[in-house]
Amino acid sequence: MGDILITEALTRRYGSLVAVDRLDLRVAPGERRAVIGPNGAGKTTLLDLVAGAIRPSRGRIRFDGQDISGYGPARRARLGIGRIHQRPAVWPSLTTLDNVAVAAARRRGGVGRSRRPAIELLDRLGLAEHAGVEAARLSHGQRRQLEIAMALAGEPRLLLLDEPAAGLSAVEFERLGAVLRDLPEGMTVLLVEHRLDLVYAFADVVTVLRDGQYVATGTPDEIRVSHVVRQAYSGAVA
Ligand SMILES: Nc1ncnc2c1ncn2[C@@H]1O[C@H](COP(=O)(O)OP(=O)(O)OP(=O)(O)O)[C@@H](O)[C@H]1O
Repeated sequence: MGDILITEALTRRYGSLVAVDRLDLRVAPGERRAVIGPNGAGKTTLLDLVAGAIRPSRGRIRFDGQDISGYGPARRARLGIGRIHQRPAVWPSLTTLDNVAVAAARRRGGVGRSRRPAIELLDRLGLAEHAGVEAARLSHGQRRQLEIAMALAGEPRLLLLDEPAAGLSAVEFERLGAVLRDLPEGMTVLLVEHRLDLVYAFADVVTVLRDGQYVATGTPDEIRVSHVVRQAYSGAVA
């Protein structure tokens, strides 16, 4: 089977700053790929490019054999690209349950379906007891869990996770680990995360970026001991 996500010389500039610089990535279907690197490495910009939130300055993105470089975010979502943001994006005036139900309905193209899948998702994310609470009243960690539930309700083929562990309590962090472990096998995941314990436990393959540039790709064991990666983090220039 071909790679589900391919970036070719993917580049995004902000004025003279090159946030993502000629990046070639290939991600296999069902792969759990983490992208790590120091602050400003271009990780969020990469996810924004794949989700269609921003356009590349140069280069291409292929998803499941299609060149999606010119597609907007809604069209990419319909193709099966789901995401969670660095700052959780939920509808604050809807209840927790309605947030998930609406996300599921968007994917299926209609409301009025059974709410059971939404309730099951909330249960998995530890939010069942907050189902009737307005999302605005949830804690930061709970909103983050809710956004994950919303993304999963869309049954994405490619799930983009931007720092899902940021701001979670220890209990929420444990639960997140379990949720990630239990994701459907066929779901491809691109995880940006600073918590390297989570990255190494979760990822099949880890890619390291620095200053927008590709540094290395390898298994967690390879990356953990890599000299090049240590240099990238320490700020030393190879
Ligand atoms: N809208 C923007 N306008 C100008 N510069 C931007 C913009 N978005 C990102 N950048 C710059 O692009 C570079 C990459 O940013 P990005 O947020 O992708 O890094 P990151 O690896 O996700 O960092 P962090 O780990 O801190 O979240 C940074 O130097 C950042 O300041």
